[in-house]
Amino acid sequence: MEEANSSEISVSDRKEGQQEASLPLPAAFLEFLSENGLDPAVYSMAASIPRYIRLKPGMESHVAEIERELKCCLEKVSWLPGFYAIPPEIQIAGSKAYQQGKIYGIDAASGAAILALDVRPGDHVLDLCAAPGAKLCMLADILGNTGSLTGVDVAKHRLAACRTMLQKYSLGDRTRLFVADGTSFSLLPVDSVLQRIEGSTVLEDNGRLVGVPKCVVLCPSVDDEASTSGYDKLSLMMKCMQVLVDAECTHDGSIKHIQKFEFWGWKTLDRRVLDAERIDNLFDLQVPLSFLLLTWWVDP
Ligand SMILES: C[S@@+](CC[C@H](N)C(=O)[O-])C[C@H]1O[C@@H](n2cnc3c(N)ncnc32)[C@H](O)[C@@H]1O
Repeated sequence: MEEANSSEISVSDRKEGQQEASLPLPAAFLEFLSENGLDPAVYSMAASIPRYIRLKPGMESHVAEIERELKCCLEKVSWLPGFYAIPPEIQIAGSKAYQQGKIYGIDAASGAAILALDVRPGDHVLDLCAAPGAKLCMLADILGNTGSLTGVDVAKHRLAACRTMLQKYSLGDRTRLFVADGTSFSLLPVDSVLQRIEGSTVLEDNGRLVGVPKCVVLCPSVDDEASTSGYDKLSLMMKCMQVLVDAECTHDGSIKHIQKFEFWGWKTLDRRVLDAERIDNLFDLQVPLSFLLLTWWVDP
């Protein structure tokens, strides 16, 4: 039988496919998939999509022990250091390996984003939209005791979860967290602040500031300084300044996210994913953040 071109499948055909897939996708969503040439059958592939964990650096010798505890094989992801695929049904939250901070759950796609940033020890990294913090933890691990890491999120309660996560993985001391709007965040990296302070200021090995008044560390950058010592200037990219922006996305193309509506209730999908006002709001959120980045890249 000839394979049907997915963009030619009608909504009613898709409803048949959907019955096969046993997922009651709402009509509006099926229509959206149809308009974009997407096959609804992908949403019934939960059983074949692995989940991923990242091993905290230094825990490599514990792989066999973690496999015994989780009762599954950890399949190394060859292109993503420290990442392992596990079967999707495996729950890690109750395991000692998770509770003791040896592993954490993080999508391979998130790991790929960090890999693409090409962060090196000594870099000054700004993570805008940082909570709940999986990428922030990975960044902190890569930086170790070098450079600096600053996490920013507009949601206080989410940033609190971020703090807890950093502490769990013993990374809390080395990361500054700010509840702030990323579109107007302008604080300098810690090193830049220190360069401005004469006298006996000391930066401890673990990156904590000693002898520096809070008002100095938290002071906003002024124009002159920002052009020579921010995270954000093109010239300083060569001096290893990195910025990650991870604003909320629409989720309309995410298989795993859409599958969660099996539990949340398919009726809420309209409101949570397809609602036009929500999409507009996301657009309004993403544009200023992207614009801010663009300004940073092009400003000499
Ligand atoms: C997709 S989540 C980020 C996931 C995170 N990077 C991680 O790896 O765990 C998006 C985050 O953006 C935050 N956010 C939304 N608008 C923001 C803004 N204007 N400034 C800073 N953070 C914002 C939200 O509170 C939310 O925590």
